[in-house]
Amino acid sequence: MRIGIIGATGWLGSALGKRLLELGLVAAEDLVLLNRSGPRPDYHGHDRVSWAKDPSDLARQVDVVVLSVRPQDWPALDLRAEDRLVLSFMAGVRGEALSVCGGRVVRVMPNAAAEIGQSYSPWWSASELSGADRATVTQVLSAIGASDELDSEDQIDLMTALPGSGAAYPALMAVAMAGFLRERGVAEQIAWRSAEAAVCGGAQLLAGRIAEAPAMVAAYRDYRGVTAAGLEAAEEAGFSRAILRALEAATEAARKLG
Ligand SMILES: NC(=O)C1=CN([C@@H]2O[C@H](COP(=O)(O)OP(=O)(O)OC[C@H]3O[C@@H](n4cnc5c(N)ncnc54)[C@H](O)[C@@H]3O)[C@@H](O)[C@H]2O)C=CC1
Ligand SMILES: O=C(O)[C@@H]1CCC=N1
Repeated sequence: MRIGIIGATGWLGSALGKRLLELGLVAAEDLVLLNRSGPRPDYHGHDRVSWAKDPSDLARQVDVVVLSVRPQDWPALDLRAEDRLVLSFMAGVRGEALSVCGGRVVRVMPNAAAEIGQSYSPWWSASELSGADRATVTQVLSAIGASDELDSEDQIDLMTALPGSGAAYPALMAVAMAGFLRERGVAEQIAWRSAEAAVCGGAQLLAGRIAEAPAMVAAYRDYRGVTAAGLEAAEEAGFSRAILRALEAATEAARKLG
């Protein structure tokens, strides 16, 4: 299978290219790239990848086109990809708009954990796909983590808010937590290590059993210790409401892009 990435040196395009090569899901000779700044002598340690002249030149050379440019760059992108499977990572750009490229279009919503192979990348097919196409989508996305097919395009806007936001909200929480300790005289490094223990260590404790999160919250509440006091104050201050509001605003922003 030959794969092409448009936006190959951007945040997500680069992560996908790196992981495809690292895992051997594509040989360097079968990877065709396009960016705005032009060919590079080295792409994640490989010099035998190909660089296309333009989007349609890329599409001509591959079976699967991954579109990883910003939504605002889509209108000027002249992509003709008849008979190709086209995976768009773009937030907001609808399947109907994408279909002008002539390919079999799939909208995918990965996240920044792609670079460590931990993206969850739900996708929705805007075109009729064969079983082989579906297997190809799953195989390509396996380079950056796990994936699931969605029932409707509307859900892509929800997925753009979550999980598309990736590390954004955990990072926001870490900043607030470390700030709390720093402002109270705790050394910088200790403050960050403490935030990491809560955000990353806590997340690892829940990994693979996230549906047990309500039980975890209940366990701390029922303990009736200091964390219970903290949880109560957080809810009084609107913690869960703030998260819901953030996800609503992000979903709305994704809808408005379309
Ligand atoms: N960064 C993230 O966490 C997520 C991003 N996305 C979506 O993925 C897409 C890519 O996002 P990022 O990688 O973050 O953006 P980015 O800005 O890091 O990368 C986009 C790349 O596309 C290149 N580009 C723009 N126009 C081009 C053209 N005509 N030909 C070739 N290259 C071109 C840019 O130079 C840039 O390097 C966006 O549409 C975004 O909505 C989706 C989920 C998460
Ligand atoms: O913030 C953004 O627009 C990109 C798309 C979804 C997540 N990150």
